Amino acid sequence: MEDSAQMPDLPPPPPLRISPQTALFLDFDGTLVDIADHPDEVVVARSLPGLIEALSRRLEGKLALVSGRSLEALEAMLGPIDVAMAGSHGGEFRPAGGGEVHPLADPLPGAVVETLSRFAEANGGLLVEPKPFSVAVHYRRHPDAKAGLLACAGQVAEERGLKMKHGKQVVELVMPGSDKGSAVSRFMDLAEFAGTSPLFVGDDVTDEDAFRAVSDFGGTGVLVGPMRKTAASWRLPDVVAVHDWLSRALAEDVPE
Ligand SMILES: O=P(O)(O)OC[C@H]1O[C@H](O[C@H]2O[C@H](CO)[C@@H](O)[C@H](O)[C@H]2O)[C@H](O)[C@@H](O)[C@@H]1O
Repeated sequence: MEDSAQMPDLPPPPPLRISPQTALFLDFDGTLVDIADHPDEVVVARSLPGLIEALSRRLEGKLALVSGRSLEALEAMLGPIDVAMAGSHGGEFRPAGGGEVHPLADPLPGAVVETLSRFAEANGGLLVEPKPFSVAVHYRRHPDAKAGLLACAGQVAEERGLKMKHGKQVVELVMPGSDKGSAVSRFMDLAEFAGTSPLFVGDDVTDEDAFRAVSDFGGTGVLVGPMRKTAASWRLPDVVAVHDWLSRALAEDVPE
């Protein structure tokens, strides 16, 4: 991995402008909520669901959450908010306006979860998080299991033709074709997103597919967290800075 100390830093993004050309894609963990030890322990700021909904309204629906979590988990965290969302790393997709959930991939075979669960159990009880179109195995509480987990998941991925993603202390297997870049492209096909210049805000390496996708549509990525090799062009240091940047857009955009 490249040494981030050698890398020139990225500037902060300019103020977010609410305009007919703005589309906004937001990652969840590490971007809108701080990373916690366990996926169920993240603290959702009381103001967050309202902030997301207000921005979506001002952007006339041109806002989507694009997460590695399942849509069900996102809704459990945020409550019943009416915004577009893609979950399971782009395996499932739901437009705003009470739209139905559309699968963008085939469901993950149950045998994959079983194999990884056996590994998890034999290695101190790693947390296994099955989702409709992917499965995550967390080693945050068992860092010594990382190498074995990567080997086991890599073998299953090869045998089954799955994609392996290595996020923050987590190894995930996803159905082929589902990544955050395809989720962004799927949203950009919708009439309300057409002709916009999309922004994607995310922290993890799994967000890099989305940074590349928005740039293909003439947009830009905002990396959240410390500097690293990235396809994003701007950087915000942390979750608090993301909330400030988003809130300022609402405060400065006073509808006539
Ligand atoms: O795409 P995201 O919305 O950023 O989701 C990525 C994964 O986030 C969750 O795991 C991560 O956050 C947990 C809570 O802070 C943390 O304990 C874990 O170590 C992180 O990897 C989620 O559990 C996964 O399903 C998502 O894919």
